Amino acid sequence: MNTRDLTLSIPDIQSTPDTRKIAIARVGVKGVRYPLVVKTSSGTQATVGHWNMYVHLDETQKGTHMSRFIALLEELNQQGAMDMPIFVGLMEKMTQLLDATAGRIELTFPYFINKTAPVSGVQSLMDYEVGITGEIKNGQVETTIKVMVPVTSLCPCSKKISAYGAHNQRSHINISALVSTDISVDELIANVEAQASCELYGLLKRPDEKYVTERAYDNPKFVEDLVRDVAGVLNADPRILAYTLEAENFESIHNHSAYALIENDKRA
Ligand SMILES: Nc1nc2c(ncn2[C@@H]2O[C@H](COP(=O)(O)OP(=O)(O)OP(=O)(O)O)[C@@H](O)[C@H]2O)c(=O)[nH]1
Repeated sequence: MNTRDLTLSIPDIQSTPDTRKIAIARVGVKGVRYPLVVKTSSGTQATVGHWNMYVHLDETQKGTHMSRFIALLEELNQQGAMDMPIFVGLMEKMTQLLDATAGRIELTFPYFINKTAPVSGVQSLMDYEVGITGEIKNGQVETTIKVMVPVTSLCPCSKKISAYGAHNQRSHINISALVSTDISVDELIANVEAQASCELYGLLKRPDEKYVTERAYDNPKFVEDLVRDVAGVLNADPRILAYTLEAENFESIHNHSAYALIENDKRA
């Protein structure tokens, strides 16, 4: 007996009508981890995707077809490396396969960039958290790219008032950018790092450690400076239609963070 014969002999409760006349905004699967290969500027990268996949459910239908979301991920996995056009295609396939007028996919994954230490030139990988969120309605897709970039920030006030030294810390810069076209994640991350007191590296030798310490000292930034300087770059990029930008400095002199947010919808 094949799979089709097997399922035909079992009642399909999901497909039965619902009489409550209440549509569901989003229904689907949440927190699915699935192997993922993404296209990068230099080739491909194997990672693990964390997926939330939802569709709108019409008021007349009792249940959605949960198994089909996972079938889509399996198909994607067989297809090879994913890029933005393939992600957009996945959104379209999802709404077709689930017979829905609208849907949403939230994907996040760890992403690694090969970095070169500033003085010694040693190579190492740095990990970032990257995400793509897609919204589809009546065949129109909107995509948002998300990155979390860890950097160093050094306090300008501390530098000014202290006879020596200045407090500095790791900061997280989060960007969620609605884009009109594909943007390289590597480019977005590099643009953020260029605005920090100093960028981070997986591996540093002593000459590199001296360099990053002095680089941060020569380039102090408040949390306000971080978001304003990154916002300047995002404002100037016509591929970015709207964004939310946050910086959180895990202060080394407090047991709390300094935080700042800028939102800009250029379409408004
Ligand atoms: N809709 C729905 N399905 C659920 C839920 N919880 C678990 N499931 C399971 O989802 C599976 C069925 O998915 P379907 O896609 O409808 O499976 P199917 O009917 O064999 O496949 P199709 O013929 O493609 O629709 C079953 O194992 C359900 O029990 C829920 O809350 N809602």
